[in-house]
Amino acid sequence: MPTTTFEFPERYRYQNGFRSYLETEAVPGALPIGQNSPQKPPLGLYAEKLSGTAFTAPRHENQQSWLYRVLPSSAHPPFVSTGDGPFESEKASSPARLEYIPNQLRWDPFDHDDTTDFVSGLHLIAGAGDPTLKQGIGMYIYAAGKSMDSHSAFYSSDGDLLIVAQDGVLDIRTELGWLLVRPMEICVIPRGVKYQVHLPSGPVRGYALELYQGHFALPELGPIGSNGLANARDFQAPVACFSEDFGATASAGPSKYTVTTKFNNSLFRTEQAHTPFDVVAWHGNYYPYKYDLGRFNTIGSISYDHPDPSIFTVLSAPSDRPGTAVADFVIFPPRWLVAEDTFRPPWYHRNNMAEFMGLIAGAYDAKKGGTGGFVPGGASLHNTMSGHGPDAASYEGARNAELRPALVGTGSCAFMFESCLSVGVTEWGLKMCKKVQEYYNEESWGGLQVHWKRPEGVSTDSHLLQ
Ligand SMILES: O=C(O)Cc1cc(O)ccc1O
Ligand SMILES: [Fe+2]
Repeated sequence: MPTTTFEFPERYRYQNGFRSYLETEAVPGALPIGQNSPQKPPLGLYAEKLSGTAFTAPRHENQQSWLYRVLPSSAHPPFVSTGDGPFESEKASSPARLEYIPNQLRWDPFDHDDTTDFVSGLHLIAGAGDPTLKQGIGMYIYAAGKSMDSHSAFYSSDGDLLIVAQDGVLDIRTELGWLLVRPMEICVIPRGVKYQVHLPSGPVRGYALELYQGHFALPELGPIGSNGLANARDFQAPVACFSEDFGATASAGPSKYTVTTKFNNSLFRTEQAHTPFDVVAWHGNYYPYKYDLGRFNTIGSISYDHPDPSIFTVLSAPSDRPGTAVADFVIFPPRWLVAEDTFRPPWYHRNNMAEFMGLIAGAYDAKKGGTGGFVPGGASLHNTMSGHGPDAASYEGARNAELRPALVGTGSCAFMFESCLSVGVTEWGLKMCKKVQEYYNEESWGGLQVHWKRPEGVSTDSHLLQ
């Protein structure tokens, strides 16, 4: 059976909306009308339900989609452990393999790698929790120089993957359609959705956050009102797009397609005769989506003081405690600073939450100095209660700056994965990547000046006299 791929010129058309109920047909009439699972679905397709939540999850949380495909996903031989997966030595579920340390960490830009594709180029750098308990997160760096094989597909059984493109373009074919993700764009591939990553512009590098529990949501807007930050209509979902290659029956024919899944941070593989990209139509609210960070409606202080960075939250994954995220995705895009009598960069602080940061482009206003500095493609981690803030050069600059309205961060964008969980670092993150900056603390804060001036008449031991 020759492979027939239906190339839809409109494959990069998108449907708009965050967690909206959407429907799309690559062939008119492929969706059943008025029901989900007719005795014989239209066009001889199989109906397959993809659940993103428990069947009985409350209506406002419930996420699922119905896929109408040539053959169901179940039609494949058993999975076999690959044993050689990039996660084998980096199991987030094995506490022994994550080192929990209070040290502030900063990494030089991670190396590009021409030999890997998106999956083999994914490195778990830090994490917390356990995917089998559906609790916690994994933080990744990816670097790839090759497109995934056109006869391969990958899905994560462990969680939803938020991908932050830093360098290079990802052209992602998912079961539900295509997403083109460029630097300054992000996408989310939900748990279970099969995909294949192509690199139309050459090597890529970026960051990713895997969410073992729940799903990303838009943050509450509270007194901001009904619009602002990331607006729901700017999230883009694919339109249906499929290939036709299925052997004579589900099992007959040579096994041409490889499907790999990450299950408990180990890789398992199966081979099947039919393409996994055979979904002709789908409807539901469980789907991959992309978002252009340039569309973020940034809000800040127009009077005084530096607000909490929660005002820059793009997406938030709630824990069971209200207002406490297992992961917030926060950005620091170009914006005007106008606050009067204010130290404008981030204050010095110690946070209950752990902060992993990356830089997509440009420079970050709290970090000017250091041998390597905080550079695009690099990262930092300030774990629970680890003190951090501007380096000495940034502090002196901002302390002495004339406070005119100022546009900061032109052409730049830093981001933060912020978690209520303390984060452990993998062996790859601490050693194998060889990017940890040895002198981060000293270079950032070693040169802080003492500005304290004891008022005249106050003796050094006056506190003892009171
Ligand atoms: O530490 C950081 O650089 C991130 C950050 C930025 C900010 O504006 C306020 C708090 C915060 O943690
Ligand atoms: Fe911070």
